Amino acid sequence: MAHSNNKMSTPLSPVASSSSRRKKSQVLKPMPPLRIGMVGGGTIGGGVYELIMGRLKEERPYSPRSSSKHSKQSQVCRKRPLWITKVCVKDLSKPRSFHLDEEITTMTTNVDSILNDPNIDMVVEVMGGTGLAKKVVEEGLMKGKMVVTANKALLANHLESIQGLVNQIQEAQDKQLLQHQQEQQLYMYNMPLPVASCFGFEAAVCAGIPIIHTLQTCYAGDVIHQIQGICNGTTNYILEKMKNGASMEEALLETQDLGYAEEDPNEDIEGFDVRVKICLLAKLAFGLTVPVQDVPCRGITLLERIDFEYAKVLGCTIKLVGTAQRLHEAREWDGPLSVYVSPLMVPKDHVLARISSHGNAVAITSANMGTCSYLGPGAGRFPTANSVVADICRIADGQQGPAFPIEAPPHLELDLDYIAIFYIRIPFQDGLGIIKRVGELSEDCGVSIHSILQTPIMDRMSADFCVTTEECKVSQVEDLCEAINQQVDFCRAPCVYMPMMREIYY
Ligand SMILES: NC(=O)c1ccc[n+]([C@@H]2O[C@H](COP(=O)([O-])OP(=O)(O)OC[C@H]3O[C@@H](n4cnc5c(N)ncnc54)[C@H](O)[C@@H]3O)[C@@H](O)[C@H]2O)c1
Ligand SMILES: N[C@@H](CCO)C(=O)O
Repeated sequence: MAHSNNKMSTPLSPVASSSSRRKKSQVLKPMPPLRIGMVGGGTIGGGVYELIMGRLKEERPYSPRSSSKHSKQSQVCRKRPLWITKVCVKDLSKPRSFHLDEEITTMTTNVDSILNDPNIDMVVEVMGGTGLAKKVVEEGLMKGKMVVTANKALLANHLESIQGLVNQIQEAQDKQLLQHQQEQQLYMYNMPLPVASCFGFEAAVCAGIPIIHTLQTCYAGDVIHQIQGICNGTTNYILEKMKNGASMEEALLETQDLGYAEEDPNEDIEGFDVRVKICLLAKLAFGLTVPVQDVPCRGITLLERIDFEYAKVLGCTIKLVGTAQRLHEAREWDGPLSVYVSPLMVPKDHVLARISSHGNAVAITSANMGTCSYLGPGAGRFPTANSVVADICRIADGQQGPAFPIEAPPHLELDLDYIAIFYIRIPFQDGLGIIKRVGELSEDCGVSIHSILQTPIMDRMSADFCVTTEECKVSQVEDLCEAINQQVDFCRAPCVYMPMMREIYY
């Protein structure tokens, strides 16, 4: 059928608008494939490989790849075919969970064969760790390649140097474009148009939830006050199981079988994984680089079944949450920036309380929008790979905005002695005057008690009561717990404390 008779063609289609005027030899050639070198061929690397090189063909009968005469050109990306031409792994003999297209892809154990290959346009780092991965990302950028990474630990721990590099490249590109525009006299004003970024890290936080892109683009005209996120699927899964009576050890084993947990599960249960993620979110929301090691971090290891019982009495459930907020003592949202990770008592009708299994969620409170929540799968092969592939496509299409779009206001300070209302559980052996003594120590520490709860004592040697406090600083609660542990004879184990979410702020 002649193109001019094709009623489906739009005026904008290059075929319809120009083919009739163009001689056969002038027909536009398809864009050459974007060549990708991927470092890491494990859970996520395998997923990325399948989405780009195979899964479309297998699962979608209408895939352009299967019907195209360019049978090797995956059309995951709108403008350019994507080819993964090299995959670097540690052990070549290890069986892979993806089907290798040997006509296009070679396997290697040498990252330099990717970094030094002039035919490779983009490096995708999905190996993890902060050693070799740092070299891969930084050298990739320095060698002028586009870079996509899923590596939260690398980013949070080396944010300054990676941001410096990305900014440097961006400035050089801006300069080049400005020069071009001036030479071509394209614009009256010397304002360079922003060049698309060459760097993406969507998968680094909350896996499948597009939270990085959202923060990079959608709050441009807004002011963010607070971010609270369930950013770790493993602990969310464990807490749900513990609430229903399972032990932490049993639940952790399940998450390991499901492939959600980190290689060292302490990263999950001690809250360290959430810590790097909330630092990245804080960077995008408030512009400040937060030193990861300084951020107060409490995991879920001290929690016991009784905490879930008291949570129920309080109309709450317990979630491990990363918080970054600019809450002022006067309850204004213009205070210093506080960042912390802790189990949190969340009212059971709050959106974060409803996140089940290995799900993740991020609630962002801002001046224009109130609170918006973003929910989705926070771990797993295809959700994470989807975010990696989204970065690849945005960068390949020239649509990736600046990686770190905002700078911190000049006087923004970091205050890690955060304020909240708190739940404190005091494990005790029964005796006279315990509550009175705890009351006196609270007064000494300047902590005002809001409520006292005690379920009927079943075992006099092993009981617990809890208090909730008025708003105070975490250092005051730490002092109080320390004083109780040291000075109250009946205290049988360290006190357990956690902040409580206060809906009044919303
Ligand atoms: N698994 C998830 O759900 C998830 C979610 C979000 C982000 N991430 C991030 O994605 C990245 C990859 O995670 P994964 O679960 O695929 O890990 P994985 O352990 O399954 O895979 C790692 C891969 O890297 C390769 N590798 C490791 N060291 C290497 C070396 N020195 N030289 C060459 N290759 C090497 C391994 O051979 C393996 O193929 C990590 O940064 C992780 O934090 C994972
Ligand atoms: N261990 C992490 C993987 C995703 O970063 C989690 O459970 O969320």
